[in-house]
Amino acid sequence: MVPIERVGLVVHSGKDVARAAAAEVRKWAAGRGIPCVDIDVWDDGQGHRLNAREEAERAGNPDLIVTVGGDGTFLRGVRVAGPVDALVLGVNVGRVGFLTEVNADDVVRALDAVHRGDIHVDARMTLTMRASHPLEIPHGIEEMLRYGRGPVLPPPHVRPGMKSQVGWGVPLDVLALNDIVVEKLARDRQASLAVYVGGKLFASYSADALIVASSTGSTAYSFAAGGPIVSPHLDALVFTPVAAHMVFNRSVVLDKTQRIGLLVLEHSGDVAVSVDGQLRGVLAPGDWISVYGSQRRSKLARLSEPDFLGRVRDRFGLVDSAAALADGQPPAYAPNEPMPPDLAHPGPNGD
Ligand SMILES: NC(=O)c1ccc[n+]([C@@H]2O[C@H](COP(=O)([O-])OP(=O)(O)OC[C@H]3O[C@@H](n4cnc5c(N)ncnc54)[C@H](O)[C@@H]3O)[C@@H](O)[C@H]2O)c1
Ligand SMILES: Nc1ncnc2c1ncn2[C@@H]1O[C@H](COP(=O)(O)OP(=O)(O)OP(=O)(O)O)[C@@H](O)[C@H]1O
Repeated sequence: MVPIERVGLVVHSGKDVARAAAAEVRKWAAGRGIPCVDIDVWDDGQGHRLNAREEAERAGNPDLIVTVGGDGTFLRGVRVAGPVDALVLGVNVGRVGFLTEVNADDVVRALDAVHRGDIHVDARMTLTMRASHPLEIPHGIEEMLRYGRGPVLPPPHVRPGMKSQVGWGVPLDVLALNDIVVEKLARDRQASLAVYVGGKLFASYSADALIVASSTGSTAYSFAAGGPIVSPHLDALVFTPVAAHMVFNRSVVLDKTQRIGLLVLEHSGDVAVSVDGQLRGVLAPGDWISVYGSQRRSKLARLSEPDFLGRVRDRFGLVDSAAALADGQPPAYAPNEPMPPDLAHPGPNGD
């Protein structure tokens, strides 16, 4: 791995502790003659937000994005890193920090490790989408949906160099690490959608929302809606309905090659489309999107081999069964010998 040549910094500037950790990052970069550019994804100084490609270009196409904040800040960094294939290091000063890697007091050690190339690159599958037409956000809607957050992102551009193909949909410049969600816009108008897998009708839903998550996103909104926890070693699409008004309300886990089409039915209310929690468009009856596994991966910098289920246990405060604990603390399971050949698989072995 080559040393870092340019750092882009995405900071949750509403937090003192984040500003202090960001100052450490700038100092570290200055000490090594590495340009470090702040990326304020909330504002371009002219009152509107840029798309990810423009933001990356404005920052001089960094090869490392450091985020200082929580998971929301991390997702904002991942979005900017996507078009330039940059590595993303998440410094956690957030509430959960499921996706982030290091704490603020460890930032210098982490940057040194990244610069030396002494890290694991956790290459996560991402999602992208096509749509029946370029997405739009009708005037006035964004105010209603802002919930006190920064300004709304512009609708996604059509992917550069690609034709708008009507049958397969318009290819949109979207990268989602967690999820693409369609949800009802008005409290009293459910979202009614037909769901297609690989072009074939699977079922029609009337629900508050439908989530298409990656395995990374399986622990986010999909999890809150009752979906399964899926190992990020798997390249999967997880379809989870939210409050579906029907008997069948389970999640469906699909392979990355199985695209999921969502068509808004005639009597549905309008629905919002969010990408990693950010509103990116509004669909009306007759409109459709299709969500599929992207060929692009997000590159997450890890200081040690990721321990996904350990993280689930810690961050979700998993509590053991009281009855089981009455038998005492279970022993650690860590054989000293190398793995026997009949248990090993080619390539990296999962935890
Ligand atoms: N009911 C819900 O849980 C709900 C509702 C809307 C959106 N979301 C999620 O929020 C994500 C955006 O995150 P945000 O921080 O900007 O919004 P947010 O602040 O509303 O985050 C929701 C929570 O999800 C956590 N989170 C985010 N990604 C995660 C992941 N991959 N695994 C485990 N936890 C994760 C965050 O730390 C936060 O606690 C969306 O991608 C969506 O999945 C969750
Ligand atoms: N750079 C910023 N400047 C000002 N306010 C911000 C910034 N980033 C986030 N906020 C505000 O902080 C709140 C929490 O944002 P968000 O959920 O994205 O943070 P986060 O990085 O996930 O951290 P946390 O885990 O604490 O939520 C939101 O109301 C958002 O508007």
